[in-house]
Amino acid sequence: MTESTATSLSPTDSDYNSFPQIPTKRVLVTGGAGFIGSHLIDILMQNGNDVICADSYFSGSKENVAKWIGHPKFELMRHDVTQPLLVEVDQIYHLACPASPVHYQHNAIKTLKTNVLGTLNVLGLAKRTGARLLLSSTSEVYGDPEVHPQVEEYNGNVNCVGRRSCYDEGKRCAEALCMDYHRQHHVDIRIARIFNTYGPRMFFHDGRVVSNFIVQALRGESLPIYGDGLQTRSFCYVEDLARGLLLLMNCDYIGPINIGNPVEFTIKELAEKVRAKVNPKLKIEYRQMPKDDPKRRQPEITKARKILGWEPRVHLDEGLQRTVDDFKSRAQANPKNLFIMHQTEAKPVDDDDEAEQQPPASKTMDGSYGAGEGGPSVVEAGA
Ligand SMILES: O=c1ccn([C@@H]2O[C@H](COP(=O)(O)OP(=O)(O)O[C@H]3OC[C@@H](O)[C@H](O)[C@H]3O)[C@@H](O)[C@H]2O)c(=O)[nH]1
Repeated sequence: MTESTATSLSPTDSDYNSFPQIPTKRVLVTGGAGFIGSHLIDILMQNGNDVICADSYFSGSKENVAKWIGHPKFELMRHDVTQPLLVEVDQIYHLACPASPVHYQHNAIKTLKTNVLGTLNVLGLAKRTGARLLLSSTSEVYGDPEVHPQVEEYNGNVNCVGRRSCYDEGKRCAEALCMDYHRQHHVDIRIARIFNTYGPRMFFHDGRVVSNFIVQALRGESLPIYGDGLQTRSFCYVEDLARGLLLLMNCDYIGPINIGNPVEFTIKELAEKVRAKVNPKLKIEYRQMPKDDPKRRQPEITKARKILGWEPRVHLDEGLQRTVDDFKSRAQANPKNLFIMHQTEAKPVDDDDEAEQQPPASKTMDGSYGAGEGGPSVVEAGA
């Protein structure tokens, strides 16, 4: 493909996400119909790239990319990355993998296959085509960290036989594969360690804390805090995150870079913020803490600042407001959305292939939203 200067194509294009200095490319996004993938595709399309979106729809949705269907520079394919993919591209964003603990533990073996076989497949593709590959890794490679904030040089504290290991060890293996393909076969790789991300388009049944709090609040029900709520996370608005991925892909640095918002909050503080935005009268409900839940998490982003010139721009208050507004408008458009069941803990499945195409909590029901089957029990109630 001839490289040309990026042109604006989107009805929603803005200076915020325009990258006129980056030449356009043929880009594959695995997991492109997912939460982060679809926001990244918006920026890639706004900047004039040819985009192939590959998704198995396990934790993605066609709706997320519907506005690009029919665009001459956009192609959508149902594809599971555990199978090889033959396309000709210049860049590959490898995002395919369920990211919510509820979803990735639902079929742990499938999650491992996605991270290991899926990454091998896209590395093979990158090797054959000479494409640059960006792996979406995670802050979970640091496990329950003993170093705070987390610097890229920290090797982590992961329970390799725990319920989270399908994801955190899977991503650690994916990082190792990328580095070895780089050292052995000179594949051009980038590694983004993505910290907690939130924003519009999160599923109602996503199961992560921001969406759980917002959905419960919109239902007028109490907000479920696991543990004492003093554990911390640092929440990055999804558009900031997607912009960081684009800058990382187009820089020269090879090796992991943390992409996340360095402002740390307790989960209790997050609950207070959601309550203040939706309904200050809501109660808070304390539930059992899931095993191996990291106690503190905050990215050290000096590398991202220096190498990419990147840092988040959207404060949690502003980002939460946009996210609440998005959930409200989707709930208004289809009130059933608020009654989509989610599970707070994954139910194990015996046969790893049996549930491959089934997201863990996609059926709608009337009324029994909340802990769901097998969810943590309530140990204390009251605001
Ligand atoms: O309803 C809830 C959900 C979650 N929580 C708590 O809120 C904190 C954050 O939980 P989430 O499920 O949102 O996300 P986690 O931080 O556990 O994992 C995330 O880490 C970073 C990313 O790579 C992934 O998106 C995801 O694995 C945890 O301490 C969790 O126990 C609640 O208190 N209530």
